[in-house]
Amino acid sequence: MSHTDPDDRPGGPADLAVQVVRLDPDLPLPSYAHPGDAGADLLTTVDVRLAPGERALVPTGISIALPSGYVALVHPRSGLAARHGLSIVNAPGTVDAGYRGEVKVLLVNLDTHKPVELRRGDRIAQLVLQRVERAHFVEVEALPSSVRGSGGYGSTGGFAST
Ligand SMILES: O=c1ccn([C@H]2C[C@H](O)[C@@H](COP(=O)(O)OP(=O)(O)OP(=O)(O)O)O2)c(=O)[nH]1
Ligand SMILES: [Mg+2]
Repeated sequence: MSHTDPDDRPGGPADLAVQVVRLDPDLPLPSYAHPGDAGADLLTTVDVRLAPGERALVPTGISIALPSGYVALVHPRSGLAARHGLSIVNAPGTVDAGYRGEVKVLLVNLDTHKPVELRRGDRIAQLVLQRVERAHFVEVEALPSSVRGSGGYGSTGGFAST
């Protein structure tokens, strides 16, 4: 496989160094499936069986220290969502830069009929790192006007037929 961007390789200059502790040393670190992927796959350290509609807080076996000014978002994997109805209740989950506990995933089985069976080591979610701004909230009496104004919740229309 050839990569056109030399920066786009694991551990390359495009990657941000993030300290990780493996709480479960028998499982590998999170990793990107391909160069250029935004999400690093997270694994479950335990076997999980979710009945239809059931949810579970699932350990990933890692804790991380993000640089300040970053957040890690826990996103669902689309393949598991499409094939099994597996999603994340609080998607995307927010891992704060100051959090030092174990990263966990609040999985939910949205299928109406079939249970979802996960085995230790399965890739259950993906971690997307982003820079974040923090607000300095400035209270005012009235907001500046805008073209959208307070229109929302379908104010521009819905499907073509509605
Ligand atoms: O999917 C998630 C969401 C959160 N967390 C951890 C990291 C995060 O920094 C912490 C708190 O998350 P959040 O702020 O979303 O939860 P909260 O209900 O507001 O809890 P807290 O009062 O501790 O902030 O829990 C995870 O490991 N996975
Ligand atoms: Mg919170």
